[in-house]
Amino acid sequence: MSVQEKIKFLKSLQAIRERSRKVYKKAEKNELKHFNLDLSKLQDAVITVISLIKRDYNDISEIPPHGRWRHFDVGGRSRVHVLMDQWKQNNITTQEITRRILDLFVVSVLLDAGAGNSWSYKEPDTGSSFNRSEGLAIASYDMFKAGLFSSQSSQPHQVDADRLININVDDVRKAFQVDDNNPLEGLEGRSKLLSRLGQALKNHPEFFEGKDGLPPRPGNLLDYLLSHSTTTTSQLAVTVKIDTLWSVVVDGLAEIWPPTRTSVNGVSLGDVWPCEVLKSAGSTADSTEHLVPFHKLSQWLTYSLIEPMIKISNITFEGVEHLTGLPEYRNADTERGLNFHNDNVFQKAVEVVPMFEVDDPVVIEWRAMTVVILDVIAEKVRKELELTKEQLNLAQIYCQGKLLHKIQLANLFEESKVFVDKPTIKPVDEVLKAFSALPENATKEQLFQFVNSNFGLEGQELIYSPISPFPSNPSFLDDISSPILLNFAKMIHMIWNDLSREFDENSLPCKECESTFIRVEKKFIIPGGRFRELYYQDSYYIIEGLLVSELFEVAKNFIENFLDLVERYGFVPNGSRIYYLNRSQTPLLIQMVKIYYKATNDTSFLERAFPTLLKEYDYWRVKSTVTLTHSQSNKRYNLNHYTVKNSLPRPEEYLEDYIVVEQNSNNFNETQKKQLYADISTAAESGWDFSSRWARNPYIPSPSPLENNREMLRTLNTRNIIPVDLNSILYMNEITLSEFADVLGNKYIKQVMKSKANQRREAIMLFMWDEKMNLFMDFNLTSGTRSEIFTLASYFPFWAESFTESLSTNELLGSFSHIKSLLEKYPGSPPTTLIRTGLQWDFPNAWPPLEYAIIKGLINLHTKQNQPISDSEFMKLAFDVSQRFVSSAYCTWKLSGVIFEKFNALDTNLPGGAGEYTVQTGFGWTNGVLLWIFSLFGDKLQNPTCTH
Ligand SMILES: OC[C@H]1O[C@H](O[C@H]2O[C@H](CO)[C@@H](O)[C@H](O)[C@H]2O)[C@H](O)[C@@H](O)[C@@H]1O
Repeated sequence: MSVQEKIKFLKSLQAIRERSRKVYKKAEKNELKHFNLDLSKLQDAVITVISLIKRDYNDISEIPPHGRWRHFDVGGRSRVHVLMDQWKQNNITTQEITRRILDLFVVSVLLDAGAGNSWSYKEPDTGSSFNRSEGLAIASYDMFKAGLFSSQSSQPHQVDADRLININVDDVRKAFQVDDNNPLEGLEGRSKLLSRLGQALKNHPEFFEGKDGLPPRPGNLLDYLLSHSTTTTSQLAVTVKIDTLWSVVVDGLAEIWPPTRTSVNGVSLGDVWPCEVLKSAGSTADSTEHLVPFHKLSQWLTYSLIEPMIKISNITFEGVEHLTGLPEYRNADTERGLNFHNDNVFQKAVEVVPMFEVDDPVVIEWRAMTVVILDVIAEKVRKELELTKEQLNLAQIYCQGKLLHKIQLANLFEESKVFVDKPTIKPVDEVLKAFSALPENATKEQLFQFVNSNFGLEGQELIYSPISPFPSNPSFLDDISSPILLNFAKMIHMIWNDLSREFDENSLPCKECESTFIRVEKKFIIPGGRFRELYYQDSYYIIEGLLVSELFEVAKNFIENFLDLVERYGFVPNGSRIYYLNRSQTPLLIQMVKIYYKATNDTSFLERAFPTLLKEYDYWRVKSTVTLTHSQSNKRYNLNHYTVKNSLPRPEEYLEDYIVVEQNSNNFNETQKKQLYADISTAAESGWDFSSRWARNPYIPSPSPLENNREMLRTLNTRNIIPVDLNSILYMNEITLSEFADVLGNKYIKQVMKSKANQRREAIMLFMWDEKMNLFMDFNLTSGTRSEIFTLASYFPFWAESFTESLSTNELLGSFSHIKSLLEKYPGSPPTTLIRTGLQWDFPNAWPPLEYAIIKGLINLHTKQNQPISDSEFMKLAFDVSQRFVSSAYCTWKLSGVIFEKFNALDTNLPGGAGEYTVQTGFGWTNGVLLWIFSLFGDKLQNPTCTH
């Protein structure tokens, strides 16, 4: 290669990746001077990125491009659009608008060097102050708007060479509001840079020349690109090669940069640095093989220029993928599990960052590794997010789009879930073709016919899977003294067989036939009825029962399925159907492993599960953390809320959601509709779908006691509630992870989790304990106060333990006095709330998991108090709640022959009701909680007393 060719290569985009990869190759062989490569946390980084994407965007295509534009939008003002609208009104052509925006972006990017900590800019139009990059952006925007970069009084909105050359330090000082109290780092440097830009524009007429004798402008690069020989124009688009733009940036603006230390043959190369480990044995003084180019600022500028050309002039850029992630070492986030490390360097970096000069060999290796690691992460993220064509087709049928919309609005079946649980009986492509052949205004009959000829039976892809061996006489039965209850308990124990399922490969008539079921490898237990797949929160209570039934292997396989889901998706979906993939549910996986481990002492299972549990923990941390500042101490605390990104009806309740959101007299605008869809799905994520607990107005009456209360649903505010049960469970998860880490000898995680638990405990006490009510309450972000509605969620902190130390016995008894009164007032189990709304997680419904939480909390208090069983008020109450629950389950079963999912507090003979679907039978969590109660109180439980 000639010297000229070497220089050309080192200035090229292609060289950045190529050389950085060479450094990475050395790292893979552990041959770097300053770092070791450790990829053990790579997957964590990938999951963190995916969680952030899912948290902030509905779709990957919504992620805005990297570039300067975002800085101009700070404070929610679209400043670029303000200018463009003004120009459009004055009939300025699209090309000229693009030139002007390019002018602005070029100067603004160049002025964006570190401003220091003391400087800020007060925007005259809004009175808001901004610092750092945003402040510099707004200051340069105002300069541009005021015509300070233009030499033409007739056209102030431009940047031209004649004016730039004459800009002096006072111009910049004034425009940037700099004075002794508001010092800006590098003030003089900035004004010189602008002058050098003016000179560069003049030196390169090939890129920037103005027409008709007008001075050169940065924006004229648009004309250069459009007329370049490599640019192609079709009817649809103008396509510019990225290398063409790159040469404008790198060659056209070369002289604006101060000469760098790295030069070849007297040519200064810019952001290019020597890296010792790339030197070969035979290297000579003029070798260039060890030079690593980064060109960070040029890439930042290029990213920034592409965006307006795409958006305003509809230009397509070919080869954008050759640009890299920006090689700054701060892009390698050490806390999230950076993949290469050197403890000494990190110590140095954390304590004294400025000790590293930009040419420090540590920084050069670090930046090169950053370029490649970002690529590695990006590829993995893309793979995990990328939907195959088949998946996209499947989503079109079952998750969103015209087909789903038409079928669900036609109301063909008794409820929306039936359709989305029907597998196709033809290849998915054919189903879509058959649908497009239907007339636009297809009748209900035609749609029904279409479904019948293309889809099978709901749940057809799953089969019964009997459990073998099945213990016929688990030991808990020995302790049950009431003969009636003994028979009842035996019957419940046997139901596990009826609820056991697996995926059947051969259930569908063709290889390309598909269903919404997310395949899991092992057997699983379903709740029952319409819930024919795995459900996240239900499974915890089911596992409690399986363990009592001594079905340890079944419990283990069941948990393995959940671990696999976390491996695959980074989280546990609400249920194992693709339409549940946009949300999770109450995070009880860590507790499932805890009770399994407690029952079996299976340490090797714990070892296998532990990293996956950390991943799941991290999913919640990243996705749903909210930081609250305590008004008195000004201290900041992290708590969590449920939150789902969604702007469409839930496929399994499509018609219901559609009616709530679209068919009402509220005249919701598009944004309000989207918000409501998100709050609806968020309520489903909470497991309390639906409840007055999440409503802005919890007292809207239902049209009839059994009807879904749509008016109340229209006031959902779910994402703004910090739920006390969720935070109690996360607290338990932190404690449990710390205990697991202890068992596995991981001191670091043991400590980290302990301290996270401590801070959450403090936050729950501060924000949720209500002295007046003597209860832990949800915290409402909208009002900034605790919720005032009584719900059984208040008892989860007692399940989570450890709050006892902060509360007096009187306070604890005060909390549970509410439960005592409910038992006195109603014949059945304590109801979910005291408001009758027509929603299923409200009065008078009594749900098994909530009764479990009360009993568990009381037993914990009893154990902590260390009293003999007969003396404990808490234990007595735990027994009473247990007896009530057993009575309701028994009495309803006696009358109907089935086990229900929820019960009626007003009548032990009645199941629960209301809500958007009819009460279901089976039922997983009822059986689980019943068996668990039998194992605790079998010898004391009395024959049930039924209401009539
Ligand atoms: O189809 C409506 C909703 O059904 C599920 O929620 C209800 O059943 C679950 C399974 O027993 C239970 O975990 C949840 O607490 C119930 O409210 C489902 O989880 C929802 O996502 C779904 O939209």
